[in-house]
Amino acid sequence: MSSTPSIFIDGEAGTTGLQIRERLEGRRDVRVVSIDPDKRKDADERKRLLNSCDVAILCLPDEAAIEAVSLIENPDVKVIDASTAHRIAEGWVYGFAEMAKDQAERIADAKRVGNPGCYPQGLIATVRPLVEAGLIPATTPITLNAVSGYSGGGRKMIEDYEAAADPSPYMPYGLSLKHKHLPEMRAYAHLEEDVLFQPAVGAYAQGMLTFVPLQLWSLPGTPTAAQLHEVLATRYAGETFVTVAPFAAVDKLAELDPRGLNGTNAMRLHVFGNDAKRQAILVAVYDNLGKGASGAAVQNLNLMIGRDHAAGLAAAA
Ligand SMILES: NC(=O)C1=CN([C@@H]2O[C@H](COP(=O)(O)OP(=O)(O)OC[C@H]3O[C@@H](n4cnc5c(N)ncnc54)[C@H](OP(=O)(O)O)[C@@H]3O)[C@@H](O)[C@H]2O)C=CC1
Ligand SMILES: CC(=O)N[C@@H](CCC(=O)OP(=O)(O)O)C(=O)O
Repeated sequence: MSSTPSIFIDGEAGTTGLQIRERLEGRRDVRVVSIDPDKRKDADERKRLLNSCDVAILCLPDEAAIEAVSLIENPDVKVIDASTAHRIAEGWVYGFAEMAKDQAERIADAKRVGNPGCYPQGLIATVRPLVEAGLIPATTPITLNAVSGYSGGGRKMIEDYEAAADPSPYMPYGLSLKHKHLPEMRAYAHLEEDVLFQPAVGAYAQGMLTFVPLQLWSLPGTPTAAQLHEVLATRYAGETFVTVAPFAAVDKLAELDPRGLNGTNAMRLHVFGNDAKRQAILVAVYDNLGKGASGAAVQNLNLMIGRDHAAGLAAAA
């Protein structure tokens, strides 16, 4: 790899691609190679660029991402795929650097990285450490409720929302309970069964909240909310991007605005609970286009080209 690696963003004109481009602007340690806009869906031109860059970042629908990978013949090209296509695929490393203590190293050594889905990161960040610590058995039925800004649906959804005179302020979806993020949630949160996942789109552009409610009385040993918090705070101590808010017994919190970390690569976790009722809620706040997509892709790129993982990324609002 050259000292100034060349980066080709296939799908650069889309929502995720544009945001990656923005984050790389002004960086002198990488060179972004762009496709002629008239040829952005021309397979021959894409193949040429995919095989001549150091790192290809795929910001495409799943089928186009699978096609892009099949066009790559140069064994030296590294790939980050922002689509759902390769997140649990053999030979691919999951691009959530804080997921495990050695994950950043695994990403740095990988040729193929599956960038995580936006929703799964909140679930994995909160549940996985608790499963690993033995506070949540892998067999626990887990529910995830979440809200995303409409940019999560890509160019088409952005256009639809921005054209609508009076869009629904809160639009639940995924009601057939087979969202495409279920496999990666189950695999990387170490759960034995699929999460019951109920997402919603809000009538705002960007930002995300995820909620995992827990009936603590149903868990072995009945852990307290404070114990869950302690595990998460210890697990993420020292991390640049994933932080854990102090444990607070509050009824509502202004910080729980889904847009609160927009423009950053940060994710903030909260634990709320009621000891008398033996219940808790795990919450994650982050930017669906930041840590949820483009920020994570740039963090992974940094690792794969041997830079500091935080280069060009904002840690907090
Ligand atoms: N938005 C988000 O919050 C997140 C998105 N992702 C994933 O990232 C990927 C990109 O999503 P997003 O940026 O939102 O989507 P967009 O629809 O905004 O962008 C996709 C881009 O890919 C282009 N494209 C489609 N087919 C081809 C092709 N065959 N060859 C070249 N270019 C093509 C599209 O062009 P055109 O519009 O003309 O069809 C568009 O510019 C998806 O897999 C998505 O699931 C991941 C995490 C979060
Ligand atoms: C609001 C909205 O529609 N969000 C998208 C997920 C966005 C995302 O994370 O995308 P990928 O997993 O495809 O990469 C959805 O629910 O399908």
